[in-house]
Amino acid sequence: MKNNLKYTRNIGIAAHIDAGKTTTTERILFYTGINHKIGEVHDGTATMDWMEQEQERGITITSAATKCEWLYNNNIYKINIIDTPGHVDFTVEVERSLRVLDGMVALFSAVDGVEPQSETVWRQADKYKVPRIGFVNKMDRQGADFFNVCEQIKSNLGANCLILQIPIGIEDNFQGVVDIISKKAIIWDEKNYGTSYNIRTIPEELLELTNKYRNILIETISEYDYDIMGKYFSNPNEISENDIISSIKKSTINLDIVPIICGSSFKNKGVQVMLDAICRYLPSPIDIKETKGINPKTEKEEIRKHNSKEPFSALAFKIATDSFVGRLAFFRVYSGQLKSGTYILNSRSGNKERISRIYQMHANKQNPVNIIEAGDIGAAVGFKDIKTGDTLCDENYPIIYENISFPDPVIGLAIEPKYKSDIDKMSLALSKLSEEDPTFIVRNDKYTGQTIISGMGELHLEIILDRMEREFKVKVNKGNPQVEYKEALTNSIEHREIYKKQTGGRGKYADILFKLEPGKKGAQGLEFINKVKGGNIPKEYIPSIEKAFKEAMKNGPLYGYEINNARIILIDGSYHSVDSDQLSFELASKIGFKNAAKKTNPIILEPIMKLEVLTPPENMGNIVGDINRRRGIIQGMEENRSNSKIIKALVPLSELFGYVTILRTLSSGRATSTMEFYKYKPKPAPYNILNKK
Ligand SMILES: Nc1nc2c(ncn2[C@@H]2O[C@H](COP(=O)(O)OP(=O)(O)OP(=O)(O)O)[C@@H](O)[C@H]2O)c(=O)[nH]1
Repeated sequence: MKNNLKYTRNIGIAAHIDAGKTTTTERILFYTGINHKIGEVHDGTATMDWMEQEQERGITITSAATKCEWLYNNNIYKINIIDTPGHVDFTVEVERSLRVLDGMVALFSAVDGVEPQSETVWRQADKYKVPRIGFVNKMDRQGADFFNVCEQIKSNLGANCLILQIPIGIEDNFQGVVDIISKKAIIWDEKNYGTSYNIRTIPEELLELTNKYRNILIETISEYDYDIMGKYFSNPNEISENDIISSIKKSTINLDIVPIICGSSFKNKGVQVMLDAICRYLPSPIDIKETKGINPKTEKEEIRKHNSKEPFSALAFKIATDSFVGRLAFFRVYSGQLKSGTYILNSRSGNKERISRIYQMHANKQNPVNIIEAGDIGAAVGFKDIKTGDTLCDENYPIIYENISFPDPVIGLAIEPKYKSDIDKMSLALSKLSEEDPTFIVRNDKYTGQTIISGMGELHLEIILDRMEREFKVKVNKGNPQVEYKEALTNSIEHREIYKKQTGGRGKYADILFKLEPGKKGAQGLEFINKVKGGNIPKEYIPSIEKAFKEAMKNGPLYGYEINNARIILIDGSYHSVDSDQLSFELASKIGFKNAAKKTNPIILEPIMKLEVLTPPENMGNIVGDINRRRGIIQGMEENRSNSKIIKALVPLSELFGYVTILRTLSSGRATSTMEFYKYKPKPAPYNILNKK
């Protein structure tokens, strides 16, 4: 399979929950001939929502990858699509996908506009510099308003929107769009699932509006394109359709503008034009020419050009357990090619791994292929040790790409198997599930000895327990949800730890002097600085010392919660030529850390959530009062177009368990809420004494 990378697109579809991502993806699969019939979310027949839980709940939980082909401008484009979940509890799926994608379609509901999670995915796309186009969906629904959503995208997301279409008709009467560039009307046939559409002249009543927006369009793109600007001032008629299209593509890739189109996926209108827009405006892997990484041997920056002739390099962005093929690692190839049966290097572990089989993915089905090349997304089996975020590469040309950063889990649950005999089955299930999902963590509580599972929210953990029962056949008893606190150091301390043990023969000896202090503001984990001089601690023991400190940080001095950040300067030490070994230094570091941390005036940090409540005005007083009682801080109150109030607040997670039910009572079922993790903050007195020890 030879790739023409110019005609490849790796894109994601992301949005707030229920904006219509899965519905849109199903249309894409239908129009591109992958599926011969349309699967619907509400019937539980959507191809991309293949998990049982997804079909039952009508939501996307895991991101699914698929590939399709689209004929645009006489060329066949190969489009790899990742459909991602909208619910905040599964935000990890969006994060890892955006890390490897070249472009994104941001979907908005024409009725609800910019919603909290649309904002979150937008910021994630900003972080990874992913060019995007906007698709305003649900134009057929009552209350749909395309231009209002465009305004919100501008004001709430700060995007430079470039409106490319004008809707023809609205709500029940939505028929199609005016294409502002070609100045033609596109009207979809109601029959045959909208497979055909007609190109017509612009309806008389939309001519003026079309001209207005065409002028805005040319003015906007000329700001970023001197050729267009030159023509705009000398002879605007000279600006061709192709000039406009290639100028929009350039500015989209440079993140200067975001082209916006609209449609109704459910009513089969607009999706083909969206596919055209993906081919037209979103980048191919070679439009973004190269990726930077670090050579682990030289520790110098290197680049890999995005073509098949360069040494192989790829990033594993998702690990999944498949009941038929076993552990499946999804990866994006940045350079070179990978043949099945060959060896690659995992630059994190330093291990060579044989790739036994490679697949192209279509939801949960795998199509075996022999080779996969630069620019492509695939999955492979055969890995012995692989983690999300690992770089895979040619062993002669090692490279490490930037890892994917994941948020810390904020909510925990104590569990135990219902039947004692299921202990082994439970730990196997937990280890497989946590391997798949970097935001799902399993630990043992220091005081109670219980197994605590933690994740991003109540729904996240509920789905995990459901999967344990269905896929791994383990039933568990669970406790109440609990907050995953963190601990923080507030003072610095210099500490000497001497670890000495004298048994009959060879003893143990290690002596370390270090300074322990709080990490820099906003930092995560350990910053370790080695200032030991003259070999007072042999060089080969230093990595073990650092590793032991990192390990010790998982167990804070107050209640055994993880310490959020710390800085350790290893100042000095001594060793004994016979008794000292790696283990002695590891133990000295662990014990030393524990003893020192106690003296740094540690405090408890608690997760604070961003809460957004949408309520009829008459319930607002009650809801705000209740938020205040929950130690919440109101950030703002707005009104939306249907006169509902939007209350934004920051509230500690510990005060929000079961909030959906409370809100239902406060508003007689009329208010809705969304929440997502904001940040960890010190837990104030008197709440900072936990009933644990
Ligand atoms: N009227 C109308 N309904 C739509 C449209 N697109 C999607 N829907 C409906 O909106 C609901 C949500 O659609 P989904 O496709 O599941 O939304 P999603 O964004 O994938 O949702 P999550 O995966 O859970 O984040 C379903 O009932 C769809 O049938 C549309 O264009 N018009």
